[in-house]
Amino acid sequence: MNSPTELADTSCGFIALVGAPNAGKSTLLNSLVGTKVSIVTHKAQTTRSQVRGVVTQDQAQLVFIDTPGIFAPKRRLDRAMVDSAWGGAGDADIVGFIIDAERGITPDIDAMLEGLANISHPKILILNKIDTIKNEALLELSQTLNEKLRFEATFMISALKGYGVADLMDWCVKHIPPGPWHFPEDHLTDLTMAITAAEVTREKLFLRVHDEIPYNCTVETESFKIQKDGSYKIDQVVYVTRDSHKKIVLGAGGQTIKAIGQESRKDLMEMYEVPIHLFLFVKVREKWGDDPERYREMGLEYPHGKN
Ligand SMILES: Nc1nc2c(ncn2[C@@H]2O[C@H](COP(=O)(O)OP(=O)(O)OP(=O)(O)O)[C@@H](O)[C@H]2O)c(=O)[nH]1
Repeated sequence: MNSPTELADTSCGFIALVGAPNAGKSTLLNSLVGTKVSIVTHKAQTTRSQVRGVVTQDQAQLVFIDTPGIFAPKRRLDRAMVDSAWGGAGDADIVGFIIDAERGITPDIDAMLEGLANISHPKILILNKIDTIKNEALLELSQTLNEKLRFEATFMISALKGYGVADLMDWCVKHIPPGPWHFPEDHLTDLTMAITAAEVTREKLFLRVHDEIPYNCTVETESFKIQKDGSYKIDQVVYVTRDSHKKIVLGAGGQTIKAIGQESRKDLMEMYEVPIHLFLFVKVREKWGDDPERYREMGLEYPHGKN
């Protein structure tokens, strides 16, 4: 028989956050981790690959996976994002299905419920944005969804305001399997600093330029150097697909790209607490959406086959 010291006293579990675009997955991940690890915008499909946020509490380590919103894929990039989201759900110990309670049940939610039914891991229902709807509507929504699929538990939260997030965390702590931790205790995310920095700039780009342009853009960190004085020198490229988009991203006299750079730099300085020297370049690469290398940079598998 094992002596008490031989028994694993730590636990570790992966919890995938899946749901429709804009349901609030990234906001929830950041709220759970207590810092910004995943970018958030009001535009759908902001998160492109899996982002992991790690919370270590007493003996338990929770690894939350923010997945791209699941939607009907049209372009190659969309397909890669959907594959990544379902991959995240299939690999997890617990799957958290997040619903924008204000939007309620839409046809895409029904399609996702069908997909979730094929996943055997425990599933929990997370009704988000409760700050926007009335209690009766919330209870009705919870009942309808629980009749459609078996969930181990239902949480009613506001990721933005932090309501209910601690209860969700406590439940997860109690339901993850025993086992060694995957990450050091002070680890918050598995994104490298270079990728995180590119994501922060992409967030600012999404917020600054409107309509379809952001979806045709990607940001890559070309070089990330820690200088002798402790500051970081970061060179990034914004790839766009057309010359006309380049003009918009640059703005008159380079004003737009300058503002994007200033906002990104400010966030990065707050995150890393060191001076940041950020240099942004805009390049036209017509077919970046068909270039396997760009997908690797985003942490996505390149889906072969036609667009
Ligand atoms: N009112 C309200 N808004 C929220 C809440 N949670 C998230 N939002 C907003 O909803 C929008 C989408 O949030 P995200 O966290 O980016 O959503 P997501 O599910 O990660 O989106 P994708 O990256 O498209 O998959 C943002 O404008 C958030 O501020 C909430 O609890 N209440």
